[in-house]
Amino acid sequence: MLKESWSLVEEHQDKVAGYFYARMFLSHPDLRELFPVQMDVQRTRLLSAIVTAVQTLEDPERFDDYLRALGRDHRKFHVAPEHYEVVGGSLIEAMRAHAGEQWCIEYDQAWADAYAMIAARMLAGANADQNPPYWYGEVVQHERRSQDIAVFTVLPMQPLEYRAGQYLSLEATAYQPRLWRTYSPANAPRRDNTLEFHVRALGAGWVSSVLVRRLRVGDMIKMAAPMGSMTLDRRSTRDAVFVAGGTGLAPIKSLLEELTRYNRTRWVHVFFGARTREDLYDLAELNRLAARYPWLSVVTACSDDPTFAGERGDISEVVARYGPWNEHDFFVSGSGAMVRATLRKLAELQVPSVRIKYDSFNG
Ligand SMILES: NC(=O)C1=CN([C@@H]2O[C@H](COP(=O)(O)OP(=O)(O)OC[C@H]3O[C@@H](n4cnc5c(N)ncnc54)[C@H](O)[C@@H]3O)[C@@H](O)[C@H]2O)C=CC1
Repeated sequence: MLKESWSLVEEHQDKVAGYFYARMFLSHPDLRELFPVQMDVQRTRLLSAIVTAVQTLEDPERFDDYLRALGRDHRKFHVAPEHYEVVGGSLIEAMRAHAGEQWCIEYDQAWADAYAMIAARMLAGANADQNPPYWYGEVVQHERRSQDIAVFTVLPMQPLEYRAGQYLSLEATAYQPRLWRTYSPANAPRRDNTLEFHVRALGAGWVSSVLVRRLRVGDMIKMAAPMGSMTLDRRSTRDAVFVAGGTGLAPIKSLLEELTRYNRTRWVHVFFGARTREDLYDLAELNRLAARYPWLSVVTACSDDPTFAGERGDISEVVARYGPWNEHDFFVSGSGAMVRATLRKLAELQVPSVRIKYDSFNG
């Protein structure tokens, strides 16, 4: 029913989104302050996130951990319990207003029930959270590694606990308040609590562009609750393969750093792909690790650099040239397209999906 009813309005998504926000801000003007000044990118984001969640999380039980973490993460928006209801109500009204005569009362009920289940789990996660809604951190180092890529280090004002391989969202508070984007720390938790981030600027006006081009040492940023399940299972004795595309290397570096602290027995292969040589922004560091740890090997590839001396082609293809891989644990990180291509390739190679971990952001 959820899918059937959504198909009635899908074509007019933009209008539904417009109506949804107008409805929400009219009935609760105070909610406007929780959203970014510029609503253009935001406009379809919240709506499509909720719709995807409601439609794909058919079994919210199964997504309990994820939804709880999402609820914790939403504390950064200053979302209060009563806001959940307003959002759910506005969403259903917006759909009903654009669906035409085929909309029926059963659809209302199906959306209300599914949304209520998700909201309840998010709220439970938020309520159980003892941490602050977000952490302030000071930028203590900022280095441009290429035209578009920066590596910077942040010192949180209070300790921020996370696991290697997880991600969290950042707000460049002084430049773009209330705009949050997710990045993975590129280091395992450290004693001095600092976190390193790898960011590629996508285009003017984007958070990534501010983080690369404007952020300076001494700036304060905000960070929210860590999320994601691409973490190491210390009990696994299998050799591991890490596949990274571009700055998707960040969580892979973090996992590698964790392994350097205890691994003696597992062979670890890193496949690091980028478009051009210049985009292999962290190669020196990877090579340093490979020289120091005999269990580690690194293969690099460029997809758009015909004179590159290493492997050439998409990183998903390059992985397949090596192997066999059917006894390995896999960790895949990069753009949505790169992750999807790699998962397809691994399925062809008959790597069981339970041995593959990934968290893909759209990018
Ligand atoms: N910065 C971070 O903390 C993290 C970033 N990510 C994601 O990683 C991505 C990194 O982007 P960029 O640095 O711009 O890397 P990029 O898009 O330039 O990626 C280059 C690599 O990905 C491969 N690739 C790209 N499209 C592909 C496709 N359709 N099929 C197969 N392989 C493909 C290329 O062959 C190359 O090896 C972003 O989408 C980002 O959201 C993921 C996790 C953490």
